[in-house]
Amino acid sequence: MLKHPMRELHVSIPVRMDDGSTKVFQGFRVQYNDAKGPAKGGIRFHPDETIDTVRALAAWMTWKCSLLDLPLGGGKGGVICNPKELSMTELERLSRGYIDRIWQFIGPEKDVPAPDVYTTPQIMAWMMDEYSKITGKNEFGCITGKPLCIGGSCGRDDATARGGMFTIREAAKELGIDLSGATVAIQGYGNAGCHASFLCRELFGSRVVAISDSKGGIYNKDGLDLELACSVKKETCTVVNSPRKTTVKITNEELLELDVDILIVAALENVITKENAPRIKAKIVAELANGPTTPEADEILYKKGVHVIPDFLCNAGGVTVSYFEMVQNIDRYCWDVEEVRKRLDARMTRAYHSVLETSKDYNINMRQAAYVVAVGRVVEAMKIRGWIGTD
Ligand SMILES: NC(=O)C1=CN([C@@H]2O[C@H](COP(=O)(O)OP(=O)(O)OC[C@H]3O[C@@H](n4cnc5c(N)ncnc54)[C@H](O)[C@@H]3O)[C@@H](O)[C@H]2O)C=CC1
Ligand SMILES: O=C(O)CCC(=O)C(=O)O
Repeated sequence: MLKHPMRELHVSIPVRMDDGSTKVFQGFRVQYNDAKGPAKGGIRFHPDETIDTVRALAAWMTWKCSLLDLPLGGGKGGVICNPKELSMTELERLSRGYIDRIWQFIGPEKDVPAPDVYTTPQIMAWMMDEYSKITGKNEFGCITGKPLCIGGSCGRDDATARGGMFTIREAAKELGIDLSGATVAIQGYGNAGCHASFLCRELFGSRVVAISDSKGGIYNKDGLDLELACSVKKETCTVVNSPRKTTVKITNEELLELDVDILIVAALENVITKENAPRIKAKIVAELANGPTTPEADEILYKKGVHVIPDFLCNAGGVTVSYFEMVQNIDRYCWDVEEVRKRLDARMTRAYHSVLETSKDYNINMRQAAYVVAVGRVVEAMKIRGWIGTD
């Protein structure tokens, strides 16, 4: 049952382009397992999207929701496209077209999508609107990560990064690392990575010395001017164009191997491999991205004594606040941001310690321990529902 997705849908989405032509995009939605509740997970718009990636991401969502003890299963969606090459009107038609193809398959009680790589609150708004038009009623709860004015939750914007910060804080306590003045390198400067850079400074007083995006990275050993990097990224779509007076250019590969206390990986899969793992110098690797470390690299990091906070623990803040958004949508009530952050902290801290204790009890690494906790709960739900035998 756990080796394969429970259900998957492949769709073709015809989109009228601005020049009058029609282009057909391929999309997917995978519901990996919903024994513990409606499937939950983001939608990616990426030129290299594949069904295999979406399947893997849907499986990780299953373990993530279970590890955080959310009453949800795991799913994920994707569309093969390059949103950077689409106009806003084409992007809107594609977003609505995707929902036109999958709407029977999703819904507040079945499967609730959210943003992921290259999808935004605006895209969630179009998708929610399309679903509501088709079903004939305002269905705010059919999607999370929406803008605040249409049922989004306070604190969802930085939830993935903030949740990761709570796990870094607990890891630093465990390892006896003083985070004030600690050095940080961050790969990926989108929703997860950009918020993480500011939060490292704000919550811990740490020094972010390197950041990167798909075009490359920048480095300053004394700490980067984050406001400047952020505005350069907004204006030119990459941090690489930051003024050379205060920064040097580095590659994404070089960033991973910097001599820093904390390495935050917040871009895509398979970036820490058996080739570069022996050269990773960070004491803590915080996986805000999904699947950034290959299994071989994981083993190498464990043997080197690097404390890896595994993806489906470290980046679970996003789905946790998405769950809070679903709860608020059901009640038609809006919690303030302090309430959201307090509840997020409590859940992330509890999950971190359940993984840490399991890793000590069984003498296994943090990722294996996270699987022990998460898979166990899914199996328990499947047994109790009678999907599988109880022996
Ligand atoms: N947004 C969310 O709520 C959550 C996101 N994640 C994961 O976090 C990671 C990043 O997602 P978001 O920040 O939401 O996406 P995003 O679309 O906001 O940003 C992605 C960033 O990664 C950079 N990037 C893309 N390819 C790269 C490469 N080859 N090397 C270096 N940088 C590259 C992009 O330039 C961009 O800065 C993904 O693995 C995603 O699945 C995980 C949990 C929740
Ligand atoms: O907010 C959500 O529901 C899911 C976010 C997501 O796709 C992820 O955690 O990887």
